[in-house]
Amino acid sequence: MAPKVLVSDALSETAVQIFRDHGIEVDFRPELGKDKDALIAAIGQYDGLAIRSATKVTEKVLEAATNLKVIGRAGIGVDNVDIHAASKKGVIVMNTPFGNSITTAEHAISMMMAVARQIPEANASTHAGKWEKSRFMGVELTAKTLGLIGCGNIGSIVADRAIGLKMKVLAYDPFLSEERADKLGVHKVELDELLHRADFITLHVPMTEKTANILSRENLAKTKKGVRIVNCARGGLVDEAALAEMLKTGHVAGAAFDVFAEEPAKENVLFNLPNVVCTPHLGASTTEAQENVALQVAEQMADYLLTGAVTNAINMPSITAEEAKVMGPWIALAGHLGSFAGQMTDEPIKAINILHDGLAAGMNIEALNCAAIAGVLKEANPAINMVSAPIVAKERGIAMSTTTQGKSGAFDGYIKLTVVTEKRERSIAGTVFSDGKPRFIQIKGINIDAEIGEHMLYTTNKDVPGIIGALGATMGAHGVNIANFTLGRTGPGENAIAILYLDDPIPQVVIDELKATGLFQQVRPLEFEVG
Ligand SMILES: NC(=O)C1=CN([C@@H]2O[C@H](COP(=O)(O)OP(=O)(O)OC[C@H]3O[C@@H](n4cnc5c(N)ncnc54)[C@H](O)[C@@H]3O)[C@@H](O)[C@H]2O)C=CC1
Ligand SMILES: O=C(O)C(=O)COP(=O)(O)O
Repeated sequence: MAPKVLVSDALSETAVQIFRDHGIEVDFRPELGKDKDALIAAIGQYDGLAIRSATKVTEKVLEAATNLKVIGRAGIGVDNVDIHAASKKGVIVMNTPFGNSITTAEHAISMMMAVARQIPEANASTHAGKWEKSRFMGVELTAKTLGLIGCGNIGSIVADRAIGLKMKVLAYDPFLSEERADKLGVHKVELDELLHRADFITLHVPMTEKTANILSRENLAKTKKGVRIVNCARGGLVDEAALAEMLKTGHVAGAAFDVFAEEPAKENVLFNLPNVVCTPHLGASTTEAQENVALQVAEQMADYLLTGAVTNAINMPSITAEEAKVMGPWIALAGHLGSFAGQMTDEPIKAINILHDGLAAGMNIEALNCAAIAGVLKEANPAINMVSAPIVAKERGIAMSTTTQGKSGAFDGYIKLTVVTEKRERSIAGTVFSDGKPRFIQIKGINIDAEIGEHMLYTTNKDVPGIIGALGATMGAHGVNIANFTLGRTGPGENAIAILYLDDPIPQVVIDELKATGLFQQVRPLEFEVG
């Protein structure tokens, strides 16, 4: 069945066309972004959700999103998505990190110019026939100091344009290297220095726990008298009430805000103050940017839904379409190894250690690890997938370790998974043969060549005569057909394992009878999802 996508925000129609071109069913319902209850009522039938900033993807929405696999943000900020809740549910969240950055930087520059010359008020006054030439005295930008809070994609473009306007640019960004700052022609400073020196301050940080209220009342008080503040990043980065007071006292000479603590902003303390320029979150609203982000998000979501390729995901390592093709069987293998260990483990897991050898070590290890962990944890909760597994493992206090090594044995590469509990360590290794089929190659240190079947029975025993007879007789007595089997042992009379492949899940009575023979240390039915 074709995947279904809901567009619940005002994305360019290009997105709709791209989904359709990929054979994806799409409903374009931008009104749902503004109607939480209607969104909750509708979301259950969709595999994908494409949004901008109006749609709030809360835990409640995600609870109702029983089929959802991917949320695509046609834009940059994902603060309107509960990423933690999405991850826990196994829903990938992607954005388009560059598609609207030039447009947003241009908006910040426009806002800076508008506030420097009071253009909106002058415009309104002129339209009203007042011709108040002497009322609107502005300031020049040339030779003024611009302080950037955040110098990532958008901040750097703003810096470039501001340098073109002959401004001096300071940047406060703990993650900006000195080399990058030099290359951009900006001077990297601490926040206090920026606050003391800047004539204009623009914000270009994401909204996070750390950046929230970064221009607090206290920090605003450290600014230079006559400063002008531009916020085209996110509402909530600036204490709006404190700013309003400082505008009234004249300490702050002007402010230009595109974003507000509460949106849509129908009321705000900054509204109707002199020399405050406001736009309704228009930073990304140009034809070019909206085409870019719509096209990109639709391609990314379609790729994921149709091929498993992961691009620009916030909560999952990226997997290119090429990788998805090559790695498909390896991801399946990692999942099967995890699933084997998960089905064998009845006690709390303390650690999961994963070794990648040869070919596997050269792959996207993070993705393989996510698949392996998901396999382990799925036993306890089938809803866990590659996205949610690392979070769930962390929440459960499971320590993770990964080792990589060059080709060390007979196989071009293999993955070995070890699950550590209070009582024991359990290891299983597997590889993918040239036929593209994942196989288990070592269990409990015993070499084996076992394809992965849907219904399997795993037994361990001492290598003594009569084992195969006992298995065959018990199965036969209950009409259970053995499709195939494979054996392994450390040596004659030593530890041995048997894997039987069955057409159907094995009845409990057969397991009980096999256990009652006293011949086996372990008798475990194993079920695998084979594609
Ligand atoms: N008004 C609008 O329509 C739009 C607003 N935005 C907003 O702009 C924000 C920035 O976008 P990009 O530049 O593309 O993101 P980015 O990730 O490229 O840059 C953000 C920068 O902030 C820095 N940063 C992080 N924490 C910081 C902290 N505590 N103090 C100082 N710097 C810190 C990072 O190191 C990074 O360099 C987005 O997160 C979004 O919220 C983006 C597009 C449109
Ligand atoms: O990309 C971003 O972060 C934006 O804030 C743009 O928001 P929008 O898509 O215009 O609602």
